[in-house]
Amino acid sequence: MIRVVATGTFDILHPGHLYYLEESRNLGDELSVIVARDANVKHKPRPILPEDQRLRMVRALKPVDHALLGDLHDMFRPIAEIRPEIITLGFNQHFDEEHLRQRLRERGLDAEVVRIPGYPGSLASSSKIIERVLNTRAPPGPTGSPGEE
Ligand SMILES: Cc1cc2nc3c(=O)[nH]c(=O)nc-3n(C[C@H](O)[C@H](O)[C@H](O)COP(=O)(O)O)c2cc1C
Ligand SMILES: Nc1ncnc2c1ncn2[C@@H]1O[C@H](COP(=O)(O)OP(=O)(O)OP(=O)(O)O)[C@@H](O)[C@H]1O
Repeated sequence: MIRVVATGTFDILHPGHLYYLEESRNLGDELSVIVARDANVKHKPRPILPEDQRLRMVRALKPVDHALLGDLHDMFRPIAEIRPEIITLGFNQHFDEEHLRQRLRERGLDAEVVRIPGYPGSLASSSKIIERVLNTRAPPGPTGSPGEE
């Protein structure tokens, strides 16, 4: 039984998320997804959707066997509980693979770290979807064009 763990914010779901989770699931027999806590998303603007809503949507996706909110303080605590054989990183996750492997080893966890490639498409990105909403649905500016000052 090969347990796989995938992680991420999953703010506004799109086909890139689905591809990452499908490819992660294909590497083993059981996929657990750790959804980032609102308070821990500091490397980009805070998510639009609250963590409970992000969790429910991820849990409903076909490739996902288990979904859980991450720990607030220790990212290795859920990993120590799940004990996965494989941890996948998405193409744009800001972790260095070798550094992550080393930190896992220091905690007595010997999971393999596998990077999943990107899925193409200009709207396969939560921030690009938000940008598009702002550009196309923002209240008209004084000139009448959407989003103009
Ligand atoms: C191995 C691993 C474990 C993680 N565990 C947690 C956790 O317990 N709690 C949490 O809030 N975020 C955790 N994260 C971080 C997020 O799930 C997410 O990867 C990070 O916020 C960057 O994600 P993004 O690319 O979706 O923005 C973990 C990430 C990795 C790689
Ligand atoms: N287009 C994509 N192709 C493959 N994997 C993706 C794609 N978009 C996101 N992922 C992966 O899905 C997981 C969750 O991603 P995240 O919630 O950060 O979405 P995002 O669209 O990359 O967000 P943002 O645009 O705000 O950076 C991460 O592992 C990420 O690498």
